[in-house]
Amino acid sequence: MEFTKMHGLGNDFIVIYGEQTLPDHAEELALRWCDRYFGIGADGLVYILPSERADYRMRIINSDGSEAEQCGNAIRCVAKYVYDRGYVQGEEVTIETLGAGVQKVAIQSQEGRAVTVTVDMGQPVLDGLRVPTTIDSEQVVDIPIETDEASFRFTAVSMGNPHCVIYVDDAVNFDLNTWGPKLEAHPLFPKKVNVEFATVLDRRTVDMRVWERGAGPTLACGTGACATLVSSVLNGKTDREAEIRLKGGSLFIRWDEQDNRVYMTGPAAFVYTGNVTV
Ligand SMILES: N[C@@H](CCC[C@H](N)C(=O)O)C(=O)O
Repeated sequence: MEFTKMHGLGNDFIVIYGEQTLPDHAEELALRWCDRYFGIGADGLVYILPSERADYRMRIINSDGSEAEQCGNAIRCVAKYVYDRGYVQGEEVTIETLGAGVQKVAIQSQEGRAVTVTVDMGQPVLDGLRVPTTIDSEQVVDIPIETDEASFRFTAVSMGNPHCVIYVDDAVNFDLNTWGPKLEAHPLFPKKVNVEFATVLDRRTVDMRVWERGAGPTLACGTGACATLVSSVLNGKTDREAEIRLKGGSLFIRWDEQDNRVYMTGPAAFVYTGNVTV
């Protein structure tokens, strides 16, 4: 089976193109191939599939074998894949996702290669039960969350997948490995949650580190950056447009006041193509 290794700001994926549907044993393939010692190594396994509603359909399986509804970094990789290989005409691509419907993607290119990609990530979901959390409220903003050893305050946002944003003094040096797993599996989140730790530097710049549901600490999370911007606006900490600085680099996020949609701009890159046994 041919695969292509790609990444968005170091959030890395094994990309498969040419299949008609997601294989039944995709969970087992993700566990095996994403393993960094016994496999290829990646945060997730991404299938680019045919779609009846869009140019392509994306399915993403986390490195622990669970399927995610959406992935911001992977959608930029998918757009670059189909654009650079000439599988779409023009600089606009539509990609169907499991959790966020059909998303429109605009490509900024040089010499026929996508350099940056802007994705219309849709409208954030703020209703507590729909994120989902166990809290029945129109918004879940700055709410206490307790673990055995510590308490934090969080804001819940779904970008098609669930996020919990927590403000800390120093996100860059935050102890992700201790608190990430406890919060990911906290009983407030029936489908588990992606956890973002953020420090606001000024109204247009935020440092953020992420513990991803099903993948652990990753170098970047596109949906997490979008959720962080939305949360920062709801908490009165930033303007509606900001640079979200992740370990692997920056994403530029805008939450449009008119259409209530979130727009994400950032790069995507090829690493190599190889063959793997199925
Ligand atoms: N890295 C992603 C999100 C991938 C899915 C996530 N781990 C989940 O389970 O929801 C991104 O860039 O958005």
